[in-house]
Amino acid sequence: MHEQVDVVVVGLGPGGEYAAGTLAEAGLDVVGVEAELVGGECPYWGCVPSKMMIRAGNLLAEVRRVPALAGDTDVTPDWGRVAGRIREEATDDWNDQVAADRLGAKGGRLVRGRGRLAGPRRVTVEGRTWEARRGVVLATGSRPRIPPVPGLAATPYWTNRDAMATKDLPTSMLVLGGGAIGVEVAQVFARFTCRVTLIEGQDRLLAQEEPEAGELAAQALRADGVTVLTGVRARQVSYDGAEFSVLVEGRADPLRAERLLVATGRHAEFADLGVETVGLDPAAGIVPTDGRMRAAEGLWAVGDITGHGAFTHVSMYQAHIAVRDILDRPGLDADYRALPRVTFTDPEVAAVGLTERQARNRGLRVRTAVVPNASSTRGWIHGPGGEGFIKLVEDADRGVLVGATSAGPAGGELLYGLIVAVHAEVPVEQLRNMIYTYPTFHRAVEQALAALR
Ligand SMILES: Cc1cc2nc3c(=O)[nH]c(=O)nc-3n(C[C@H](O)[C@H](O)[C@H](O)COP(=O)(O)OP(=O)(O)OC[C@H]3O[C@@H](n4cnc5c(N)ncnc54)[C@H](O)[C@@H]3O)c2cc1C
Ligand SMILES: NC(=O)c1ccc[n+]([C@@H]2O[C@H](COP(=O)([O-])OP(=O)(O)OC[C@H]3O[C@@H](n4cnc5c(N)ncnc54)[C@H](O)[C@@H]3O)[C@@H](O)[C@H]2O)c1
Repeated sequence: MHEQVDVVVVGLGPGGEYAAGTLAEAGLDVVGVEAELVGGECPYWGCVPSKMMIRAGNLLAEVRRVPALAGDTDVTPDWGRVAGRIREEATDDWNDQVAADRLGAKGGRLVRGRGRLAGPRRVTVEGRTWEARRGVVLATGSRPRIPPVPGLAATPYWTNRDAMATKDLPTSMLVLGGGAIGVEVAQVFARFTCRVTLIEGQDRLLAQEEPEAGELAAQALRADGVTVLTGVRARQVSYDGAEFSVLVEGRADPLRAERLLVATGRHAEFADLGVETVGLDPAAGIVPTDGRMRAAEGLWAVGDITGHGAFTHVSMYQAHIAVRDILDRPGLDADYRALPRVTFTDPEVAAVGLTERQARNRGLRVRTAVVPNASSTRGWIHGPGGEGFIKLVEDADRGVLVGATSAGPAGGELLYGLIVAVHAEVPVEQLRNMIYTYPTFHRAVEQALAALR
């Protein structure tokens, strides 16, 4: 006999946990299936512990700026405080009881194990089968993509999970990949005195963002003592029990370090998810969805698995839309034109919408402007640590911004106004006629609007 419920949610990361809890609160009979920890990657091995590290690293960097502006300091970095806070305040030592209880309190039922689709509206977990009257929400997230570099698989390389959980800061570390994870972790570890070398295959860091953003991130990392190698790919990896050796293109001598962090992207895992049983292609790499997050009859998908950006805010946004659709409530379709993202380096690199290149590739008549933070009074006053810029991308025919980058000490917070501008298609003429508070970092936006060419 199969057990009947209203909804089965497979995977309880940020999107799945939100969907399961909200649907249960709405009175539906909900089963949430989770193979590891309720909450997923973000609270235990992703956003939250990494941002705790970054907060600590930024404090050290600010203290190191004191002599230039305010006096003398004497600080001894202690990784133990960071590791302790991650254990006690962030992850509860990687125990999800609080999150499990939270789902229970909302009326949802937690089933621990690996879920598999077994046809429309049907999920099996280790021999038990549930029939979902309304349907299934697939929210199984992503895992690290490990590149096929010869020798790598046989070594005890680190992924984000090891880096987030380490109690001991290595004395030296190689980082493979200069995307969000690579640059954030490289900077923090370097600020805690680890000797870091970062190896990026493309010709710049944060390659999906504006070239100016990659350049700024590289300058910031180098200022923190990180050796940044771009346009370089690893050819061979080995480990001798104490040290990793990585042979890279264009260098005869291998790079050596105590640890190797692999941060070369993430991908969804389809090996045993049963998506073919509902007519989806497991080789597609993502689950395609419509504007209401529907993927097939009686199936919704949310989060990293949909390929719309591996961010917690995307997963929760999509989960909100899927929940509304499941509950038959009206609302707008998913809209990714103003997709925001922030890489939490210091300076923060924040962006929304299209880059200049993406806008040009779409055939738009583009006007752009780049204004350094230091050209605003606040940026100049800030001094050390105030590096950054505002870049705007305008669709000149429509007179609206289609993309923007805000890089600087509060780049992620400053992005908010630019998200509104791109999302609501506020005419550039209107933006030029707003009053910009003096002296704030966001006054550089006013200058950039005036400089659009
Ligand atoms: C180091 C790091 C830092 C990050 N920092 C940020 C940040 O600052 N801001 C941001 O927005 N994003 C950040 N991210 C990305 C963010 O963590 C992810 O985008 C987000 O967690 C994805 O949510 P999700 O709902 O798709 O699922 P996930 O969080 O990936 O969770 C999926 C869950 O499904 C479970 N699961 C998988 N398969 C099955 C199955 N068959 N049956 C049952 N359960 C299953 C998994 O165990 C997991 O718990 C970061 C990621 C990393 C790695
Ligand atoms: N602040 C945030 O929001 C945040 C922080 C961390 C992670 N994330 C999310 O997690 C995802 C995964 O992060 P990530 O940094 O692993 O991936 P990423 O896709 O952002 O970057 C991976 C980088 O590795 C490089 N690379 C790939 N193979 C390589 C090789 N063999 N040698 C050298 N370089 C190689 C790629 O060129 C790319 O620049 C991100 O895309 C992001 O969506 C978000």
